[in-house]
Amino acid sequence: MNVTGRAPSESARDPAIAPVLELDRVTIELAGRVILRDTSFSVNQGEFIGVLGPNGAGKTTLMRAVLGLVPAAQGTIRVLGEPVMRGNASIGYMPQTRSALAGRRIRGREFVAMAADGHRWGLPHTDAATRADVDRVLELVGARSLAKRPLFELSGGERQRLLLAQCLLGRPQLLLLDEPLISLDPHHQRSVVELVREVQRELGIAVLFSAHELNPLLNALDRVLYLGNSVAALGTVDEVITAPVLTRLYGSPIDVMRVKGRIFVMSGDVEIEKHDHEHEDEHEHVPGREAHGHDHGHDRGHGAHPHDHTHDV
Ligand SMILES: Nc1ncnc2c1ncn2[C@@H]1O[C@H](COP(=O)(O)OP(=O)(O)OP(=O)(O)O)[C@@H](O)[C@H]1O
Repeated sequence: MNVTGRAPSESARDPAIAPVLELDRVTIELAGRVILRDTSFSVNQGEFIGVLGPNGAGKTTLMRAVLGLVPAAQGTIRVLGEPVMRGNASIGYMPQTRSALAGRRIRGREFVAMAADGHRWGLPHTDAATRADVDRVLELVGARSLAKRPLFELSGGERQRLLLAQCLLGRPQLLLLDEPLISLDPHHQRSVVELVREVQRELGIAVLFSAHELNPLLNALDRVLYLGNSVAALGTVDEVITAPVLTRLYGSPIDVMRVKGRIFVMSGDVEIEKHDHEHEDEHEHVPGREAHGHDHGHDRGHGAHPHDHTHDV
């Protein structure tokens, strides 16, 4: 297991074999608070990493740091061997999504194309290469049949497909998916996880997929990155989801129970992952109300392209 403070392996800087993501003794602070302290780990190309941790542990902040939007106070973050920079085309980003999208009349294809550069710069027509890329990503996520339909007609799971399509534009090597399962019922959660896993394997890319619950990800993930208490633990489920590791990350006694292939993280009698999740779901599935959900002020209204994220700081 790779945990805070340990240096990552001395990997070659050749981008073809460099880890897709490498944190080397990184400390991240926001408003004087340490979110991550002296943390080192690396993620290999082609890995599916489930990013977990209590509310406020820093899952979003870590993604924003990898995007170059939050500077590391100390240490170095590298993507494919290069220090982070804004607008890195090798990263696809899906911000925490809220169903503000649910009321939009824009059609699926235009919505995906919006995240491509031509649209972003207000150009009237996308070029042939961009149109081909939009077709490619729609095909990849099985959304060709959604292309002509307005977003308001689509289910949450279908909109999630289009969001995934957006972040596959430009052939990124690393996807940062920030809580794609929020607002979805268990059936749609499963299909989103399966879709991401399929696409990730087909393209051989790495994925950081944050979630409040481990169980929906269990069959898909290669390793877990668990954040808490300014500390990170990266390893297999068996290495990380243990009472000692999680007690350290939560800063209070934690038990781990395994029942029929599911894992429950408990603080006394309370299942804490579920508990964390509750506030997220309070408005779910109520048309027109989703936009009021917990959203940290991320801008959900536009594409999820790496060049196109806005976040109130
Ligand atoms: N711009 C900011 N300025 C100051 N503090 C911030 C800012 N953005 C986030 N924070 C704080 O940093 C901490 C980490 O937030 P972050 O959103 O990264 O956590 P998270 O693990 O993604 O949480 P959640 O599971 O609730 O989405 C939280 O305590 C949050 O309140």
